[in-house]
Amino acid sequence: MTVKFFKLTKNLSLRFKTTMASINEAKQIAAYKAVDDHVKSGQVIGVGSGSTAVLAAQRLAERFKQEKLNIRCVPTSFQARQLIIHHKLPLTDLEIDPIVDITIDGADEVDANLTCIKGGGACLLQEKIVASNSKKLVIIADHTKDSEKLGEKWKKGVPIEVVPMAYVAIKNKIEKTLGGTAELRLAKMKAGPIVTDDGNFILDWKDFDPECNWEKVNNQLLQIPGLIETGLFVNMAVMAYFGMNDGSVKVRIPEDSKKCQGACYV
Ligand SMILES: O=C(CO)[C@H](O)[C@H](O)COP(=O)(O)O
Repeated sequence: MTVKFFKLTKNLSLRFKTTMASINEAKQIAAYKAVDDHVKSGQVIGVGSGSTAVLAAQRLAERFKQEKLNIRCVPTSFQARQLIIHHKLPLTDLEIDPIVDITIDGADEVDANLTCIKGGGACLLQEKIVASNSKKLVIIADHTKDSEKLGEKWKKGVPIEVVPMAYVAIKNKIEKTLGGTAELRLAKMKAGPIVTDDGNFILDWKDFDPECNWEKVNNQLLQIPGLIETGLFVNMAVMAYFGMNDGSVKVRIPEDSKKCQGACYV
């Protein structure tokens, strides 16, 4: 496994020497380092979704102002669009900029090959579209997301976006052919299911076989009519940045790095 550790040289690191970094601090050091390492003037940037991506957008905005960067930002969700607007970053989209230089996004779990589970925030469809049109996908996360095998750490299942009228049929098909259980994700402050940015439902597929071949499973799932997209990001991420407890950042590339072509379809 290729792993590198970086110590922060900023003020934050002084605090980390004496106290354990909180999860939020761990997210922040990973997000800041990824933005500092990868973002350059002249790029089109995919802005990820979730709480770690909020911190990356924050750092992106700082650098945009301080360095007068010439960048354009493609959102991966409603939330990401709001972040771009809030920070007064230049907003673009895939219609204007169909090739993204780099997308920096969070993940719910990342295995040894950088296969990721994404969609904990239900934004997986646009996240995958933007990532698949990016030259590079870089994942940012705290150390609790770093695992050998998917399902080891993330217990909420693989999010799967489905057309609402087909959710029972798809649930039954997944459970019959791949085992486990696929549960309709319910909203917290609304009666009934959560509805994604694109008007669909989410099934969270749990108790899957942790030894399965994720590429095969992903392709199998994508054959089901009405199943729009999965939260399985296979052979897409080129690098993952994990904020650690001691204030360092662990950078991983896929174990089988020959297989990873960065963005799959560009
Ligand atoms: O895939 C996502 C949203 O659909 C997020 O990137 C993922 O859920 C991680 O979120 P957080 O950074 O809040 O832990």
